[in-house]
This record gives sequence, C-alpha cells and structure tokens, in this order.
Amino acid sequence: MNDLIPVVNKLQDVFNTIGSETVDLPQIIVVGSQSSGKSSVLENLVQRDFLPRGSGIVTRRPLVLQLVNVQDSEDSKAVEYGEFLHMSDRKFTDFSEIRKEIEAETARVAGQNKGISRSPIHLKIYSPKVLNLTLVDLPGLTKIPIGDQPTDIEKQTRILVLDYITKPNSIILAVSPANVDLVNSESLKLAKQVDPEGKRTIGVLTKLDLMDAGTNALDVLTGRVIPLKLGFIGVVNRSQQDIIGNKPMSEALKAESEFFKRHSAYRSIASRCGTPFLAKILNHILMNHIRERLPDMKARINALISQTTQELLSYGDPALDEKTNKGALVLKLITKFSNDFVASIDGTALDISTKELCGGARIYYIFNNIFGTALQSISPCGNLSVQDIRTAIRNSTGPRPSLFVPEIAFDLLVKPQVLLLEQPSLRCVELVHEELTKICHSCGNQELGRYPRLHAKLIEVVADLLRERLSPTSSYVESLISIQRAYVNTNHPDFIGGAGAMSDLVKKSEKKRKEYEKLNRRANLGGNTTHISTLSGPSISSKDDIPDGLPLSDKESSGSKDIGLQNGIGNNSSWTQRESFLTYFFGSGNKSDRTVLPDQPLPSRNGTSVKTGIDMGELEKKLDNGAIIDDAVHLTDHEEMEIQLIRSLITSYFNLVRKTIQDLVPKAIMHLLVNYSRESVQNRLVSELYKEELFVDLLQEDENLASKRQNCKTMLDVYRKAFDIMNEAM
Ligand SMILES: Nc1nc2c(ncn2[C@@H]2O[C@H](COP(=O)(O)OP(=O)(O)OP(=O)(O)O)[C@@H](O)[C@H]2O)c(=O)[nH]1
Repeated sequence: MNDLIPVVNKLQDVFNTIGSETVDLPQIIVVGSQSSGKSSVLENLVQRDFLPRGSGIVTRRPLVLQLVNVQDSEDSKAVEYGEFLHMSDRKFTDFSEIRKEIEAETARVAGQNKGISRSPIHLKIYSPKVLNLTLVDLPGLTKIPIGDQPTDIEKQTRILVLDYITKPNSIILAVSPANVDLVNSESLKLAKQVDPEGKRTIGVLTKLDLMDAGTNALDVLTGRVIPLKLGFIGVVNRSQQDIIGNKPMSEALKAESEFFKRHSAYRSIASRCGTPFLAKILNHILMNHIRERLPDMKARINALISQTTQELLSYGDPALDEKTNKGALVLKLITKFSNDFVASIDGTALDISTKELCGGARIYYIFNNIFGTALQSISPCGNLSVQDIRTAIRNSTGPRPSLFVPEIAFDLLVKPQVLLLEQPSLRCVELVHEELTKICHSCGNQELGRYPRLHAKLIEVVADLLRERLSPTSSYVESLISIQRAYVNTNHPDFIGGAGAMSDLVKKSEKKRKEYEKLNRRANLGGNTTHISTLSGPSISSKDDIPDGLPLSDKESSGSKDIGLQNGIGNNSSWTQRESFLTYFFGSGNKSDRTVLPDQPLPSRNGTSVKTGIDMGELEKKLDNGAIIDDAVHLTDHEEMEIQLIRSLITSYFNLVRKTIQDLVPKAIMHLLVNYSRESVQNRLVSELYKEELFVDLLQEDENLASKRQNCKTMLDVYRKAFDIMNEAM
C-alpha cells in the first residue's frame, strides 16, 4: 500500500505557500483539557522532548506537526531534525532548540503569557523513529483565566478548537486523563458536538498509572462505556517526576510497555495499548482516511482550478493588450462610455436600477416633481403686506391721494414677484447638471475597472463638457425670467384684467351682502335683538360702501376671464365713478393712453431704492419707523378695495407667467444642456482623448488589479500542483 501521508504533507506544503485553508486536508487534531497529557502524547509519538512545558496554558498557538519517517541508509544513520516553515533554511538537530523556537514564536504572535492566537506554527520532524503522521496540537481547553489572560479565554479556545474539528476531513484525537471521570472529559464533550456518531473520533486515555488503586479503565478501553468507531487507546506517559529527572524516552517507552503487560486488568489487551500502538493505529487511520477523501479532494481542487481560471480571465491579459492596437482599445472604451452615457439619459441602459430613479427618469422627475412643486409653492402675493401695496399705490399716485388705482403700482409690484421664479428655475438647471454628472460617474464601470486613469479622464472630460453647458443654460433661464419682467402684458388673453378683477370683487361682496341680510332677517325673526348690521357686510351702492370685512386674500381672482364692465356692473347707476376708474386703469380699448413704465425700483423717501415685494423686511422696518406712512393701521374703504384689486391682478398675472416658466425652463434645459451634451459627448471624448501620445498613460493598469491577477495566478499554480500530487497518488 502506498503511503498516502506524504501526499497530504506535500499538499500541506503546497497550500502553506499561500497560507490558505481553501482545501480541508485530512489531519489529526489533538484536543484535550489543560494538563490532560496532550504534549506528553505527542512527545511520545516523536520519541523526543521538544514541546514547551510549564504551568498555565503552554500551547497558545496551533502547532501543525508533520512527522516524516526517514530510514537509515546502508552507510549512514538517518539524521533526526526539525524544520519550521517560518525559518525553512534552518535545520534543528538539537530538539531543545525546537522547544525554544516554539516558545519564541508563540510569544512573538500571541504575546507573553497572554491570550491565544489562531495563527498556526508549522513544524516538520524528520526521524527514523516516527511513522508518517500529520497532527495538530491545539491550546488546552481551560475554564479559568490565569495571569493577564483575557477573561474570555475559555470561549476563544473553544472556538479555535471547534474550527479545526468541525472540518469533516479532520480526525479528532480526544485526550482524556484516566484519573478524572470521563463524563467530565471536555475533549469528548466537544468531539460529540461535531461528530455525534463517533465516526472520526479516536479516544486516548492518559495517566492510567495514576488511577486509584483497585480501579481500572478496561471498560472504557474495550469500548463498553463510550462507543467510538475508532476506539480508545490507553497510554502511560512520563510523570512530572520523570520529566524533572530527565527520564529518557526509550526508558519511558519500556516502562509503559511493562505497565500494560504486568497490569492484571490490561494484560489481555496489552498489544492494543501504549504509544507505539497508538502511532501505528493513527498512521493507519490517517492513511485510510486520506484514501477515502482523496477523490472528493480532487474534485474540489478541480472546481477551484476552473473558478480561479475564470477569475483570472476576468482580470484580462496584459500580454494580449500589448499585442492589440492601443488606439483601437481606447476608441472602443470611449465609445462604450459615451454609449452608456446616452443610454442612461434615454433610459435604455441594460443595468437600469429598479430600486431608485436614475438617469433620464430622474431628470423628468426633477422637471415634473421637484421644479413643479417648487414653483407651485410660491404664493403670488404671499410676501406682499397691505402696507407694501398701499405704499406702492401712494408712491405711484404722488402727493394727492388719487381716486383710482394707478397702473404704475401694479406694474411695480408684479415685476419683483416674477423674480421669485428665478431661483427655483436656476436650481432646476443645477439639479439636472448634478444628475448628468452622476450619470457619467456610473458609465463604463465594468470595462473601465482595469484602466482607472482612462476612466478618470473620461469622467473629467464629460464633467468639463457639462460644466461648460451649465453657464449658457443658466444664463438662458435667467433671461427667460428677465424677458417676463421686461414687459407686463396686461393684454394677455389669460390675464383677468381690471374689469374681471373688479367684477369678481363685486360678485363676492354681493354674495356676502346677501348672506348678511339673510342672517339679519333670521335674527330679527327669531326675536334676537342684536343688530347684526354691526357685523354687516357692505353694499356697493356708493364708493363708501366698499366692503369693510372683505378678506384680503390673493387666491380669489385666478382663472376668471375679463368680463366686460357693462356686462357685470354697468346697469348700476352708482357705478359711474368706478367705471371711470376702470377706464382709467385698464383703458377702454385705447391702449395708447396707457403709461409706459420703466422697470424701476420703488423710490423711498431717503433716496435709496427699495425693491418692492422682495426686501419686505427693509420696507417694514421703514414703516415701523414711520418713514413711509404714519397712518399704517387705518385703511379707507377705497384703499382696501384698491389693495384687493391689486392682489387679484398680481395673482392672475403671476399665475400665467409661472405657467410659461414651468413650460419653458425644462425645454431650455433639455435643449441647451441635456441634448447638447448627449449629442456631443462622443465627439468631445474622441477629440480630447484619442491621442497617440496619451495611449500608454491612459491604458495604465490598476495596480490593485495587477496584484489581484498575480494572486490569482499563484493560487492557480498551487491548485495545479496539488492536483498533480493527487494524480500521482491515485
Ligand atoms: N503519571 C503520569 N503523568 C502524566 C501522564 N501524562 C501526562 N502526565 C503529566 O501531566 C502533566 C501534564 O501533561 P502535559 O503533557 O503537559 O499536558 P498538556 O495537556 O499538554 O498540558 P497543556 O499543554 O498545558 O494543556 C505533566 O506533568 C505530565 O508529566 C501519564 O500518563 N502519567
């Protein structure tokens, strides 16, 4: 039978080069509670003292121990020596040096008398006295932290041990001292957790010589207490006294053999007890185990080879890039990037997210929802107080209070209101610009991962292009607002006009008057003596009857059409004055009578300009100081009516301008920013980046990726070697 243990050792060596545990190799894991005798068992197997000793936890890092059998040749005796993976150039022929090195290496990684470390120490021992075996010695299971050990040392050890013994390819060597009740054996408890059927656990009973006189472990050793398929083996190691007295290994072995032969209970099973039998059985078990697992391992390595090959392919082949035309590659990547950009805007990109709006859809969302809502949230006269309007009226009429609402006041007040549309419009441009920038960041991610420089350049060029378009688009949008403010078109078919506003006002006050009358009548009928006329609404039979309590809302006039003066209120003889006022204000069809007004700010008394409707805080401050008007609180009916009218007119006019802006701004942005960049992106990228002198720099590979590729190559190499080793063995 071919010895398969060297095969696993070779595999272990191969995998050690990458420090990877990707393949679960068959190995024997030594588990036991502290001072159960694990180290003694291992030393007996090696027939050498080489493990650190002391109180507390001595084994604080896993020790992967490969025992390699070397035979004496005809003319020379085989040399016994040890070799560490971490210093493979040194052969340790002095085994006490091996112990020192284990101690130093443990302290180096796990600290002095501190906790434990998961990182294993690899030691190979070549000797004619050993059978081929691979064993892993683990920290002893402990309950109580000692010294400055971490408080969770028990948990840490348990996790580490479980990690090793859970792997289905590991064989558990559960060491238990015979002088402690087996029910309390920590190693057997843990082994049962991961191997409940006891298929891959072998029990080792130490300290049989220390059992109470008259008791023995025959029942355990013959499998009558705990049924483990691989059985229990009893050993007698050197006692502490033997160790102190430097009892040679050979003597200890002899003494062990004598013990079993002479012991009345064990005599019958003496050939199946002791360290040499343990070594033989372990070698046998391990070899069978390897033979059993090899086909699976081969399949696993095969799968790893294909996976890694696939991964390697995904990193591309730099040698291939050398051969292909660099220019063609740059052009291909540019085209892919710009196609991605266009596809994202058009909403035809393949990897469209279903979780959030992106690209084009997001631009439409900005137009329809964000911009739309921002515009709608502006109240046409929300920032205009009664005082503002009255001040505007008074300043426009000159020193003598006029009977009529002057057109100049409406004009002065409405223009700053239109300016309120500018800020959300410009913000809309910015938002779309941001969105386009985001789009360009997400383009070509897959292909360009390899070429970070080219990727960054592509983004930079598109970002420049977008930035260039930002200013003309914003200017255009600004001018759209300026255009609206340049001329207040009171002739616009959608504008309510003076007559319309007046008619609305009349209708509303008429309605209110009727309600008051009704209430009054009811009150009188019900014998209520309260005179409701104190609350009474107005009649509009004379100028003084303009409603007192009329709400000064700005929402009332929108949507109404200009109703001719005659149709609405012309029959009322008392309307002569109002008729003349309306004729004055909005003309009787002869527009040439109307004053043409410059877009001037409202002059204040101290000579500084006050922008109506915008810097209301300032205006109000002046008001408070009595700088503009002193009778701020009392409004005449006439003034109140004028204010109401002006509000209606502003609201109607503002609404129609807002509608226009809401329509024109998105169109302008699409034309000047989105479509422009969409159409020019490819050309711009080619003209900026398709330059022969740039190719080498642009196609510089990502360093990270280069190292990933290198890693991948190493792994693939290891897997192939492992595969070859297994092929030879099978
Ligand atoms: N008499 C006798 N003493 C033993 C036997 N096995 C181990 N000992 C003693 O028990 C003590 C602990 O043994 P170790 O081999 O160091 O135990 P360990 O499980 O490796 O201990 P840690 O590494 O600290 O967890 C030592 O003093 C050994 O000499 C045995 O079979 N008989």
